Amino acid sequence: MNKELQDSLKRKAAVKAADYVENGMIVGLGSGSTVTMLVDELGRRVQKDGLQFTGVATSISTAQQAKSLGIKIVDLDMVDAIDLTIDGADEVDSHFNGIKGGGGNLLWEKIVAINSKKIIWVVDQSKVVDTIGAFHLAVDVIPLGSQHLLKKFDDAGLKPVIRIGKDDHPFKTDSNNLIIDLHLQKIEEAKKLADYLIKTVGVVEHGLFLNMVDTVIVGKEGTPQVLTNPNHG
Ligand SMILES: O=C[C@H](O)[C@H](O)[C@H](O)COP(=O)(O)O
Repeated sequence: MNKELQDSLKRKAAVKAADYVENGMIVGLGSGSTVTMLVDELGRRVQKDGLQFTGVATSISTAQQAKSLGIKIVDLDMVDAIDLTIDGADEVDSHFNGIKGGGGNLLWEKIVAINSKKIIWVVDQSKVVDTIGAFHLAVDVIPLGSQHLLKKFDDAGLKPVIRIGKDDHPFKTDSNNLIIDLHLQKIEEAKKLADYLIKTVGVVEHGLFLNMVDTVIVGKEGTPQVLTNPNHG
């Protein structure tokens, strides 16, 4: 899929998702290019339609964008709970298991997600897959000992690579951590991998979001498709 088409499908999903935001809500705002389109749309609705909600951002860049558009942003610890979080994803399968972290924001995204009553993902159709793993799996790690962690993952056959930023230096997250990307191609036993990663000392969080999402809005030609997770009430 070319980038122009993909962006138009992302935008369709993002605009549809904006309909779920109601006056008075506390809304988790994810990160990434699709969420940037969502925040643009929400900013437009705040300014033109008088939509009123309070946002909790999952990255510094989302917070900056939202504030610049007149959206009120507060810290997660200033709210009791988040009514709805809308976020992007890199891949999602039919069991509603997904990979996030292509932009390196998975830690804040997961913290916001677990404090949300409802989670919606906005994706274009190319991200709906049979088996997750073709997209690299981001692992957020603390810098201390990261070379040892890299070797440990390599020995375990996880094909790890330290993520490099645009400045040709190791990419730093908003929490000043590093990202190790695992190039696995296919993840057949996602739960087992998630358990292994989270128990590994030095790992802060990983980009496997297993059965966390309630609704996936898929941008495709025509009307976006709304997929509802049957395992969530
Ligand atoms: O760290 C980044 C996030 O998990 C994004 O939500 C994810 O990578 C999807 O990003 P995009 O909408 O740019 O494809």
